[in-house]
Amino acid sequence: MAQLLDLKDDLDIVIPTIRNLDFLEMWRPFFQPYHLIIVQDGDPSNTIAVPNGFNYELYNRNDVNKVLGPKASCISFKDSACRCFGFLVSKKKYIFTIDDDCFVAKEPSGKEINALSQHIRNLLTPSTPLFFNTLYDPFANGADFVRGYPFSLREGVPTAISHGLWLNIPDYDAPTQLVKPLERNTRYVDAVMTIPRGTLFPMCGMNLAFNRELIGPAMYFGLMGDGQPLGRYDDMWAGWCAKVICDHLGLGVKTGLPYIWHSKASNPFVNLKKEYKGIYWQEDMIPFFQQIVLPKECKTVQDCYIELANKVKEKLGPLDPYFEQLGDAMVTWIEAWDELNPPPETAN
Ligand SMILES: O=c1ccn([C@@H]2O[C@H](COP(=O)(O)OP(=O)(O)O[C@H]3OC[C@H](O)[C@H](O)[C@H]3O)[C@@H](O)[C@H]2O)c(=O)[nH]1
Ligand SMILES: [Mn+2]
Repeated sequence: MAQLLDLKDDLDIVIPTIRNLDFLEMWRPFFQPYHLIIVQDGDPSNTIAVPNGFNYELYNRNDVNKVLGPKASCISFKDSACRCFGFLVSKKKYIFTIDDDCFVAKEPSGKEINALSQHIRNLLTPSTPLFFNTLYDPFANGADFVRGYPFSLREGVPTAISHGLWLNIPDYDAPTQLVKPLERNTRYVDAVMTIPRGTLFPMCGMNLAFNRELIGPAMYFGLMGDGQPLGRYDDMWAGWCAKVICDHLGLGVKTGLPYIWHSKASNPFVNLKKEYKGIYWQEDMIPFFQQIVLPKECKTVQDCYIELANKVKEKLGPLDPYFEQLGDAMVTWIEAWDELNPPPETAN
C-alpha cells in the first residue's frame, strides 16, 4: 500500500485563505511534493505570503471573476465557501482541502500524523455503506470484516469522500462554542468508519479529501458570506448534497482518521451572526435531504445535482427566497463545472 500513498501527480491541495500561509511550514514534509491551489478570499489587493519551495497557483477574487465571468456569482465572497473555486479549476483526480489554522497533529505515541497519506488510504480503499462492520474499517492494517459480515458485500463500494477530524478546537457551532468556550478535543479515536447509506452527516471542510472524478460536481459550497443571509453552512450544504448523491450512485463516505490540530477558535459571536438562520432552517433542510428520492434516470453527479437544485427551489423556496437563489446558483455551478471540465470525448 505504501506505493499507493503518493499521489503527487493526481492530487491538488486546496486552501481558502484570508491570512498568510506560514502554517505550510509545519506541513512542508508532507505537502511539498504536491501542487497547491490557494483561493485568496477578501480584498484581492492584499498580498498573501506563500513560503518558498511550494508549487502553487493562487486565485484572488479578480481571478475568479476573470475565469468565470458572470458565473462567478455562484462563488461566495468573504466566506471559506470560496474554496470550491479551487475544486472547479483543479485538473486532478483527487482533492485535499485544509484550513490555514490547521496544523500537524500527533498520535498518542507522539508520532506526527501525515493527514494526506491517511486520506489517500481512505480514498483508495472501498467503503462499506450497506452493512456496518463493528471492527470499523475492514481495510485498515490489523482489521478485517467480522464474523457475520456477508461475503457478498465485502467488496464494498468506491470511496468518494474522506472526512477527517480535529484535535484541540473542535468544529462546534456558535451556541455550543458559547456554552463551552474552553472545551478542547483531546480524544484521539483510532478509527475510520463508513457512514451508512441513508444517513446524513455534518461535513466539515477543514480537513477533507475527495475523489473529484466520482463526486466533484456535488462539492459546491453554496452561497455564503458577503451579501448572503447565511455563513458557516458551506461545507454542511455540500456534505448533505454529496451524501444523498453518493447513496444514489452507490459511492461511499468515510469519517474518522486522520486528525489535524485545529489551532484557532473563531469568534463565537461572529459565528452566531453567520449561523443563526441556518440553525433553524436546518430543521427543514435535514428532512428535505432525508426525504429526497433521486430518479433512477439520474445516472451522473451532474444529473443528480440539477435534480437536487430543482427540488431545493420547489421544496425549500417557500421557506425563504434564499433557497431560490441557492437553487439557481447550484445550476450555475454545474454549468461552470462542465465548462471547465468538459467530458474527455468533447475536450477539444
Ligand atoms: O471570510 C473568510 C473567512 C475565512 N476564510 C478561510 O477559511 C478557513 C476557515 O476559517 P477559520 O478557521 O477562521 O474559521 P473556522 O470557524 O475555524 O472554520 C470553520 O467554519 C467555517 C468553515 O466551515 C470551515 O471549514 C470550518 O472549519 C481558513 O482557511 C480561513 O483563512 C476565508 O477564506 N474567508
Ligand atoms: Mn479554523
